[in-house]
Amino acid sequence: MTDTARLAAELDAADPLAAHTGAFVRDPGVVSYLDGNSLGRPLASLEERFARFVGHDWGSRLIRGWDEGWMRLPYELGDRIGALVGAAPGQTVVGDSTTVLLYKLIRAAVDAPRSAARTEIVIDDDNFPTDRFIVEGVAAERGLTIRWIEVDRTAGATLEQVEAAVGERTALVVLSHVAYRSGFLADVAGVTRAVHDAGALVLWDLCHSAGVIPTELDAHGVDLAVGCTYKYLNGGPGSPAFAYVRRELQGQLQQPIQGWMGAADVFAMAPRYRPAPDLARFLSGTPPVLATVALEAMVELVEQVGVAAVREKSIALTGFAEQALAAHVLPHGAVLASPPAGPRRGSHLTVAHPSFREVNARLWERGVIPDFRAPDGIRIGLSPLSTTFAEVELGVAALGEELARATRG
Ligand SMILES: Cc1ncc(COP(=O)(O)O)c(C=O)c1O
Ligand SMILES: Nc1c(O)cccc1C(=O)C[C@H](N)C(=O)O
Repeated sequence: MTDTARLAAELDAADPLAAHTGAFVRDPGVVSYLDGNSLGRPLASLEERFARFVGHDWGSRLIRGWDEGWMRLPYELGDRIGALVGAAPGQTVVGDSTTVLLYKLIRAAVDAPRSAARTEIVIDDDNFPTDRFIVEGVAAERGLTIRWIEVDRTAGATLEQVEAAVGERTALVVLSHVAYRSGFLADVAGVTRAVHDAGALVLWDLCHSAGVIPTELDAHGVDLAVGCTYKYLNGGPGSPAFAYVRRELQGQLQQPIQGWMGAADVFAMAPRYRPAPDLARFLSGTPPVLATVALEAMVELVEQVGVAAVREKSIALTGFAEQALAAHVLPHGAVLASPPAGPRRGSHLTVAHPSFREVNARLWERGVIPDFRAPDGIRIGLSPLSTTFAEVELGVAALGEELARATRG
């Protein structure tokens, strides 16, 4: 047994959250799942939940379900997710995809009366593609300029870079809380303050932090946020995203997809659109009720465990993964492309080597599942409620073997 294998066994034995790893579907063909930061595993209890949904909620209640709860679902589930990211009720809503919510909120922010004399959107050049593409599209639609922050791809936008980029022309700053590539964890408090000092609005993308990193949206005065629910909130492929709009801003912002679900009185069937006075105006169409079944089950689990405890295990997992990488992978020429342990590190690590596209394909054939991000990165995603230390050891050791094979030629 290697030193890191022994350590993994000790860490699993001492892990206070270890019992929860058994609550997820564990296919014997999957030796090591290291991609929970892209698609979380399903809870094993879902079979029963889906059966209940089909047989009772949908099958028996039928159209009555809307009055009996489905109409309130985007707000009630939104409040529960809001509580996980530090938002008081009435500011978080579930629906649409992250991409669509980004469009709605970015358009709303730059169109706001307070942004009238402001002509720039600030975003970093290594933000997730959909965030950059939506900013490009809105800037083109509205005749705005994009100020790109050029970031180190092993980190993310620093406070100093944001301070240097914002000014009286800035309407909105769009940043990720945790960078999808490097796992860099942004300074939400400092950056939000700097953006506000410049008189601008800030939108945080919480896709890679929701459910795993304690976040204080209200306490930091964040204006807008979006996040997806299929990563650390295990909502399943394509589960709906959530949007946060600070209460004081809700009446001042108008989003561009004016559907009936965002109208002041949904069933008035009014001749003209009049937006709801509150958070409801950020909805557009029918809530994706079926797509929230798995999400609700996971939100229950995260509420029960608490995000602080999840974060504690996340720190332990990333720390252990770094040791395992140092033992098995870095000696073969790969380099760590993530921040060091500490306050700037999220819940995944990226390691880089030119051979990694092929190495990743070999790993998938062996049932070891991290993911590859061009041009040369393998991401090791650590999802604290479902990932064991032993699984990390197995996966990282396999990565080392495949890298050794690839570099031997
Ligand atoms: C930071 C970030 N933003 C946005 C998205 C994607 O959003 P969507 O669910 O609309 O595909 C992802 C992942 O897919 C992401 O990692
Ligand atoms: N959302 C995804 C999808 O629909 C297909 C494949 C991957 C994804 C992802 O979530 C990618 C992920 N956000 C990333 O950080 O790369």
